[in-house]
Amino acid sequence: MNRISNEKKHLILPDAEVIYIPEFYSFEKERYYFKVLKTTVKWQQDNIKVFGKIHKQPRLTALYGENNQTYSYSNIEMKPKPFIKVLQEIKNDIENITKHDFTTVLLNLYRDGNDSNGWHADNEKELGKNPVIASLSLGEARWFHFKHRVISNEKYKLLLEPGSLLVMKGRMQHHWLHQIPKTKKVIDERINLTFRKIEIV
Ligand SMILES: O=C(O)CCC(=O)C(=O)O
Ligand SMILES: [Fe+2]
Repeated sequence: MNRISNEKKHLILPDAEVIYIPEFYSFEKERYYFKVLKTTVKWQQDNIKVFGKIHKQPRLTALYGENNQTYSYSNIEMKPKPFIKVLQEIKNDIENITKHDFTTVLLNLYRDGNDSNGWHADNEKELGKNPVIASLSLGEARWFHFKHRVISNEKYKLLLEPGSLLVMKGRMQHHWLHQIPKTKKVIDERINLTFRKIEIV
């Protein structure tokens, strides 16, 4: 597992802002958090409905939050578990660097290249108007694709490296879609944490 770049990227895009910090966590911290989260998080695999058919979601997930507010997406309603120490620690580090507060973290475990996250926007109403979403990557590097909903030549790929932090802000969730595509390469597991602010409705 190599660190591929140490280049911070700040993309000012039409209707969005994306910040990528490759070495948010050192190699040692990244390895430590990966191991702790892999074993202590209560991973679950939900069913999702795609074009009327029930499928297993192609990854494992978990939701932890500071309030009881449920979070619904793709016909799944998730009820948060109370924050655990390790997640609180990571949340504090991310709040310090982004200068934003988060209430909730959605975790994804991509077991191999067959696990994925299809095109979507994090535009659920619980997230408020222009949500700031901070996304930490641990384990295997995976490609993150994002494309504008209407401007067809506005499409980008970023390799999300272990220990990196990606921040999505501005009007991004209204105007852009993102995905983690499958890959045929034989790859290791990846854990992703997306910190969000879920308002009590
Ligand atoms: O795994 C990732 O980097 C993206 C996760 C994501 O988009 C989501 O959980 O909404
Ligand atoms: Fe997302």
